[in-house]
This record gives sequence, structure tokens and C-alpha cells, in this order.
Amino acid sequence: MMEKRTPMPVQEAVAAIMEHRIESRMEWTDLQEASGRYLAQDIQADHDVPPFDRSPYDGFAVRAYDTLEASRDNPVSLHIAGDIGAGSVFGGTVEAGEAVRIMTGAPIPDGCDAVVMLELAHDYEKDGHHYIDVKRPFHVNDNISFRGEDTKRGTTVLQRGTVVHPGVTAVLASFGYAEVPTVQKPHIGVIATGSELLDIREPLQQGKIRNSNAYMIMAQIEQAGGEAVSFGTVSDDFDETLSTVQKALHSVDILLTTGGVSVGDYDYIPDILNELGASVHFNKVSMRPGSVTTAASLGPQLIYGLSGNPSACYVGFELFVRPVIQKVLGSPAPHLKKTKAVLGADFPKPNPFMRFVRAELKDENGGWSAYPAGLDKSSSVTSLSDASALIVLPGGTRGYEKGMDVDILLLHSAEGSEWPWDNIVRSYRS
Ligand SMILES: Nc1nc2c(c(=O)[nH]1)N[C@H]1C(S)=C(S)[C@@H](COP(=O)(O)OP(=O)(O)OC[C@H]3O[C@@H](n4cnc5c(N)ncnc54)[C@H](O)[C@@H]3O)O[C@H]1N2
Ligand code: MOO
Ligand SMILES: [Mg+2]
Repeated sequence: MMEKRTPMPVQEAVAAIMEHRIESRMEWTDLQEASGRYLAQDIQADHDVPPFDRSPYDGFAVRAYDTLEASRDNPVSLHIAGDIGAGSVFGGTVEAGEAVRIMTGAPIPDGCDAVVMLELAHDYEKDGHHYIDVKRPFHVNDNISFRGEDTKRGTTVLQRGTVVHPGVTAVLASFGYAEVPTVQKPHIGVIATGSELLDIREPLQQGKIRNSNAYMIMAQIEQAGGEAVSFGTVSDDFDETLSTVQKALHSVDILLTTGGVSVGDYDYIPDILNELGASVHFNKVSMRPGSVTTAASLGPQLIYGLSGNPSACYVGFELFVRPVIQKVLGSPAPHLKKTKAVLGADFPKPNPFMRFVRAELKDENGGWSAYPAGLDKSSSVTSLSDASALIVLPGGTRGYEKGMDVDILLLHSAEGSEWPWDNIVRSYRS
């Protein structure tokens, strides 16, 4: 008699897998290689930014007091005691009646407390000396960029779990991080199972198809921030599959298999998990596609049996594997980004399970409209290339109509959700 599987609700299955702890390791990464990586530590400012009071303009550093009486009719004349560009420091102290020609970024000379822009000063030469006329009063601190006005020493400028994007790179560079403390990418092994699978370089043969899932999953791993390690393809053979799984488990944090996870004659993954003594968190989820998605743990390692059907495999990864990788990386929002959209077309098929419909998004009437993309079968592969979101349709006895409000999960967003599973819209008319 075939084993009976009890489907677990999606939210419960995700919660079960998120409880599993996988160690995060730190490694130093060259700043220029660090884009897209996750910070392993908070970064504290070890100096003020800017580190000194400086001029925000090309102009003249003055003593505000000297200009108090200045007016159009009675300009104040100041002697130019020196000139400095950014990177240079004025050596002495500026005395009463003096000014220093100063360029943007140069430190304010001692004695000065305001800057007059070049455009507002008339400069001239007399007897080999340089002067300016100032025609209005300046106040203490006029046109000064203050030490620490951007960031004070001791501030936490970047938090652990932040993704390094170009703005983060600028902050790291400012504080001298030639090497960045990053979270090591978790190593995720991939095994494709199936005697029907051809390598992508092979011509088609009767009864066979090319192995698209392994490449798809490896790309999903990279997109989620992990390091994909391929362990190739195995035929539908228990011993071959078991030995490849055992070999992979020597070196990976998480192992993903695709195919062979359902109830068929050649579906060996359930038996292999049993043989390994792994504890199975779930082996059926109340969702479509991907109902056969299986997750188990063996000590610290996680093993997923993802469906062989491409769309089911894809969705199983995004819902159950991606957030685990993101959690290892320290992301505060490890799940797919949830947002709202309007259903762009009728979806008449009722289903007791929650559906994840691959969808194209269009920006219409000031919001997103989500249109089901391509063939809505778990075996479909081409619908995946058009999809930028999954429409979340809770299980029920009725279909859905165009114009209903729905929740969607974005597939390629840099942003994520902390926990998208509460308050899923049951769909209603707007
Ligand atoms: N009697 C039942 N049959 C099936 C059930 C069920 O509950 N009772 N579940 C169906 C559902 S739902 C799914 S999903 C599939 C899951 O199948 P498996 O995960 O066991 O995968 P396979 O049987 O190995 O293959 C299924 C399908 O996918 C193709 N495939 C497999 N690997 C790849 C790959 N690497 N790249 C591209 N395509 C792949 C394979 O050729 C098959 O067509 O089971 C249903 N059956
Ligand atoms: O797991 Mo299957 O994809 O539910 O359709
Ligand atoms: Mg099968």
C-alpha cells in the first residue's frame, strides 16, 4: 500500500524550515569584489565624517567679525594671506583683516569662521599684494561644512545583514575597509535525478529531455545569495542516487535534489531520506505547484527534495530554500517581497490548495496588474521565463475573476519581506 502523505499548510511548512539553524561563517572580501554580498558585522564610524571643518565652496575663508560692517557702499577690504586647495592645510592662523583663498574641500584655516563664495568677492592686486572686497556681512559659521555633520564617530553606519550596493561601498571605502567582513555564501549542492535527463549540450532523443532544473536551481541559488555546487545528474537508481547524496553531504550546508520525490516507481528520494535517517519536516505541502516538496534535516544540514516538474521545482525553491539562504546571510527580510496587485485576467480553476500562479506584471492605472503567464501547469517551463511574480491565490472552491485584488510575491526584487504569510488577501472586489 502506498504511503499516505498529510499536506502541511504553506505557512506552517515555511515556519518549520525557518526554525532550523544553519551556522553563518564570516570571511573577508576585497571591497571591489563585495558587491551583492552581505555584511557579517555592524560597521561603526571610527572617525567623524567629514573629519575636519571644510569649505563647501570655492571662495575665501574669512573672519566673520571683519565683515560685520560691510555693505555695497562700504565694502570691507581683506588681505589674502594665502591660498589652499583641497588636500592642503593653511599653516598659520589668520589674523584680523586677512582672508585665505580656499577651494571646496579644503580645511577651514585657524582663525576663520565663514566662507565667502568666489562670486560674491571682488579680488584685485595692489603693490604685489592680493585683496578682496566683501560687500555684505557674513556671520559665524556661514558656508562651513562641519566636522561630523555627515556622521559622528561611534555611530553604527551599516548593519549586519546589509547587502553591499554601490552606496554601501562608498561608506565602506570612507572608513578604509579595503577588505569587508562578509558572510560566507552558504554552499548549496544540487543533484538532478532522472533517467530521462540529457545534458544541455546533447541533441534530443526519443523519450528524453534536457536537464533544465539543475541550471534553473543553480541560478536561483546565486540570485538568493548562495554558492551553487553541482553534483551532476543521476539516473533513477537507488544506489547511484544514495551514493551521490552521501558524497554531496560531505561538503555542503544544504542539499537540493530535483525529481524522484513523488510516489512513482522510480521516485527514490523518500527512501533515501529514510535510509539516511534524516528527520522529515514535511513531504507534502498544500500548494500548487510544488505539493510534493519535501524537506528534511540531518544534523545541521538541510536536504530538500524539490519536484521534478520545472514550475513546481522553481516555486518550491523560492518559498522554502531562498529564505533559508537569506537567513544564513543575515537578511532581515528573507522571504519574497509581498505586495498587492489586481488580477489582470480570470483564473477560473478552483483548487483546495493555495496556488502560486506565475505572472507577468504590468503597470496599469497607477498600480500593478498581474497576468497569469503561459501554461499554468507544474510541468511548464516556458511560463517561468515570462514570470516576474507569483500571484498568491488561497485555496477554495471558487475561481478568481479579473479585477480582484490579490497578493503577489515578487521574484526578482532586491527587497524581501520579513514574513509575507499573514493576512494573505482572500481576494475581494476593489
Ligand atoms: N500518482 C501520483 N502521481 C503524481 C503525483 C501524485 O501525487 N500521485 N504528484 C504529481 C505532482 S503534483 C508532481 S509535481 C510530480 C512530481 O514528480 P517528481 O518530483 O517525482 O519528479 P519526477 O517524477 O522525477 O519527474 C516529474 C516530471 O519532471 C520532469 N523532470 C524531472 N527532472 C527534471 C529536470 N532536471 N529538468 C527538467 N525536467 C525534469 C520529468 O521528466 C517528469 O516529466 O509528480 C506527479 N505525479
Ligand atoms: O507538486 Mo505538483 O507541482 O503540486 O503539481
Ligand atoms: Mg515522480
